[in-house]
Amino acid sequence: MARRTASLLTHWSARVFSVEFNGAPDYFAIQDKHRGEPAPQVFRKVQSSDRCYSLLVCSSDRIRRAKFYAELKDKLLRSLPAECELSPMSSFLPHVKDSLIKGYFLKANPGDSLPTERLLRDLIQSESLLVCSYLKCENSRQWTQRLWTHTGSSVMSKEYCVVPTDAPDYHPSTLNIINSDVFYSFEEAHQVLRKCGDIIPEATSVLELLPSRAEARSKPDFPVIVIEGLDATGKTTLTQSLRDTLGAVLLPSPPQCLSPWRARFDQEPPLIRRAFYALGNYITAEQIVQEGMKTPVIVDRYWHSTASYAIATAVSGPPCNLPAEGSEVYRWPRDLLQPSLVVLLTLDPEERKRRLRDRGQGKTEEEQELDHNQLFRLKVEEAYRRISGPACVTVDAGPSADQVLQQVLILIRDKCQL
Ligand SMILES: Nc1ncnc2c1ncn2[C@@H]1O[C@H](COP(=O)(O)OP(=O)(O)O)[C@@H](O)[C@H]1O
Ligand SMILES: Nc1ccn([C@H]2C[C@H](O)[C@@H](COP(=O)(O)OP(=O)(O)O)O2)c(=O)n1
Repeated sequence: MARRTASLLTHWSARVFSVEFNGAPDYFAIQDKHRGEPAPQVFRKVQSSDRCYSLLVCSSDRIRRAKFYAELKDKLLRSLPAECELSPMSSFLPHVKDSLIKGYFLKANPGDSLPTERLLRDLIQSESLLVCSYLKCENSRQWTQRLWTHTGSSVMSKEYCVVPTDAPDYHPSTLNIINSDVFYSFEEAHQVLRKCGDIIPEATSVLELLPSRAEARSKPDFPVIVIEGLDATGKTTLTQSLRDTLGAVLLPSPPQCLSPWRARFDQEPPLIRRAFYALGNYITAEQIVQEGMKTPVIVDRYWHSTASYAIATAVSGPPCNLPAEGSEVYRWPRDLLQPSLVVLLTLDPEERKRRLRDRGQGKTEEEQELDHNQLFRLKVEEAYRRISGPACVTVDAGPSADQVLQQVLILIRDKCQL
């Protein structure tokens, strides 16, 4: 049995389970005996004749786990009877970092339970998957949880009662951010790409482009100014004007040399995709040191973008689910060159949409989601504001391009003595 599955089962009754319907989570726990508690909310919403199942992805290899979790949804949507309902689910130990295990909760009509169970028996052959079924007890409103064995043909003798439990102090999706979504050193991100070289050949090409050591040997003599903000807030316009006005060098991020691989890594699950972007910053840092010995350097996106987009994607629901201000999640990587100033451009959402429309370019899926998903946009902006070491200085990008430029030039003169 895989190491992670074994450790999950050791702590089985200490675990909390969370099922999300329309972004709102409902929490339940399991216990040996029925003590008269009502059924958790999630089960009160289903018909007593319906069959419910949970599928938790628990391989001990995090690359395989990330890939399998991403593939599982497609597989389920393709193969399940159309009436089956699929909701995101997770299980975690409250307050225990890295204890989050993700999966799906299925609800099937009684008529669909045969094909559903046939599919689950096939899937359970993968040692990465833990399957439970939920049944309503006869003559009571109580539901029980049964864990399937790996053969899928029988169930483990132990049967648990499911009971409601309080929402945890910290949203469960925050438990696994460190080193799964955000990487705080070159080595951590590098390790992910090294390990996926056999399944993603492009990872090897990316590794060849990386600097041999992360720690910048020297600090640039000239100021380094990073411009951050959501798409269409005016970063390109401002960074080009700053370059021309200050006689600076402009560096895009991710760096140009990663362009051939970007679309490939954008298709990958967050673990791999975010490691790719994290490593891009170390290439940019090396370029900053080289150029910053000769002239001021302007950088279009850098660490704030990497961390904020990753955190906002990892944390489901509204911005209040984000890790609290001051959390270690918002710290700067210890080995990444720090800029002299980070400016965050903010824009009224309607004006931002207008600029996006006027520009009329194709957008990445993530940027389209920003458009449709206001919560995601709010989370990205809030995460930007919470990152420290250096923190960003917010500038309203609503006025004319020249006014924004003048305001940022004043900031640069104040903070960087330029
Ligand atoms: N201050 C501004 N006022 C009005 N329009 C602007 C301003 N800055 C940029 N724009 C326009 O908004 C659009 C998005 O700007 P851009 O610099 O490409 O943003 P980003 O690089 O952040 O995606 C472009 O069409 C640009 O000409
Ligand atoms: N240093 C960087 C730069 C971009 N990213 C990621 C964050 C988002 O997923 C995308 C946004 O980049 P995109 O090219 O769409 O942004 P612009 O159009 O340049 O505003 O890239 C990053 O993680 N780290």
